[in-house]
Amino acid sequence: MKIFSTEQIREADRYTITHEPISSLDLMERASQAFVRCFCDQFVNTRPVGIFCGKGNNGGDGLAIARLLSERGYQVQVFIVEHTETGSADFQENYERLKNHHSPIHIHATNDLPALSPKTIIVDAILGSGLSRPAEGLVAAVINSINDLPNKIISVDIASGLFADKSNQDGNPIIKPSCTISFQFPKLAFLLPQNAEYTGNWHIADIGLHQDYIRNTATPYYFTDKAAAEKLIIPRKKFSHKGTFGHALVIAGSYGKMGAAVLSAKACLRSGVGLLSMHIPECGYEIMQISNPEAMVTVDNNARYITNLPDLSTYSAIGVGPGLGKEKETILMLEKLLDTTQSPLIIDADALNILSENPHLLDKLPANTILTPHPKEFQRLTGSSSNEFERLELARNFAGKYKVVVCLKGANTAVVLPNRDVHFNSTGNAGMATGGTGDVLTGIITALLAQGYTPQNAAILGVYQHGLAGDKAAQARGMSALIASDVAENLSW
Ligand SMILES: NC(=O)C1=CN([C@@H]2O[C@H](COP(=O)(O)OP(=O)(O)OC[C@H]3O[C@@H](n4cnc5c(N)ncnc54)[C@H](O)[C@@H]3O)[C@@H](O)[C@H]2O)[C@@H](O)CC1
Ligand SMILES: [K+]
Repeated sequence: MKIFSTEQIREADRYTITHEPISSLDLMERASQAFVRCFCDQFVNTRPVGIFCGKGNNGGDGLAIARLLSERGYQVQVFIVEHTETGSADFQENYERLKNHHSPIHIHATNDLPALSPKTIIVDAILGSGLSRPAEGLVAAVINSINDLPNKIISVDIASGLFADKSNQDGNPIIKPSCTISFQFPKLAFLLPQNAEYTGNWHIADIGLHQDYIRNTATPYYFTDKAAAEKLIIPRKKFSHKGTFGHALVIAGSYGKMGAAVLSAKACLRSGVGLLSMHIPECGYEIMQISNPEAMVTVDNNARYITNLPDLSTYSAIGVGPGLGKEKETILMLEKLLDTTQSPLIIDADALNILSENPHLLDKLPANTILTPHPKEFQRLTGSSSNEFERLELARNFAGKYKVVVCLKGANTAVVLPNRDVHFNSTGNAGMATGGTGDVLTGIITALLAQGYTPQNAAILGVYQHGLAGDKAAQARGMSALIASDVAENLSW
């Protein structure tokens, strides 16, 4: 699914109005109907609803929603936040339509705010994507008062006060909804963890914006939902043999960190690879053979950490990093790997830390190499950033400069491609913030590379399936009980 900027969404509205054609007012009605369908799926009509409207089109939606919910038997109260003299044309029209059945309360100061029963569901339609400056004055006061209430809040399109495409400053007044019902597309802001409390669970309501505009308009931002991920899967053909699915090599482990290698191996084997060889230090030989009998093992000369490479000529993909440590000889091994490999490559964990401590190695990264840093590893690679929009830009510049794929791990992991496009992931949960899940991801992506997936698709699909397995594991055990082995065990293709 594409993610558009506020300006592009405005353009999509205009295009739909002209080419469907449909009046702006009818489009607002359709959007409000879509919101109401989603709302009614979640809340029965015995709950009172308080709708706070601004005077732009977001407020216009709020007025239409008030009318539609009333028609469905909800007890609705409407509050109009008087932040400006005149409302937008569609606001005014919906005000006229509502006025015969309702007497909205006009809020000129916080004193005008009524007491609401805690059962009342608040619908936030004060400001939408037309936000042009941080909320201040009356709007800020109303937002802060609403946030102080214990009531459930549902935002229309986007939380009032939240910028869709850029970072808010600390202390900006922004509604904290438990849920956002957003029109047609997710907003970029929803995908960045810094905005979690200003987004809540979000749902997309399809309002039928014109498909030609959606198809033909370029954006660097995408959301990998189920449909997008499933399209990437290459079906296994009936007459295949293990040679069809490649031979992966994972270089991992050191004394005390063999678990990382074990987890990568398990995930790689569970992701469809034909053959897997693990290159590990001697101390891990029995651990690996016993824990993953399906894997072959090549043992390094060194007992405790990896110092050299096996013959690389037979492998269709290579993963390096989990549990590797940063010994001097290990650094030389990584340099040799970068100098000689002809196979698609994924670099993780300690191998990333080696890169940040030896930046001359960055210029040796083969094109399309996949890097999977978590935020701290990424910061060590590129330096710090003051917010997540800035960090995303750093990742885009890094991926573009070195022609690599960067998987910036976290909630909604961002897969940044060499052309600077970003694919945000839709799966995964907070239970996965536990040691070893990154090693599992490395195993999955190595397996996909070995099977011939392009690095872009291997990264996007690998990240998706990793999150999906984590979601299945969390469903079975709950998030707190989840460990990395559960993610590997819950992979299913
Ligand atoms: N035809 C359309 O354009 C559609 C628009 N829709 C709704 O329209 C919304 C966008 O509407 P608008 O563009 O009218 O914008 P908003 O309703 O977000 O904002 C209204 C006005 O508030 C002013 N404003 C901006 N920042 C402010 C601040 N910090 N404090 C006080 N006032 C501020 C702006 O001048 C703007 O004109 C969307 O979020 C969505 O809810 C939907 O009805 C779908 C169709
Ligand atoms: K809103």
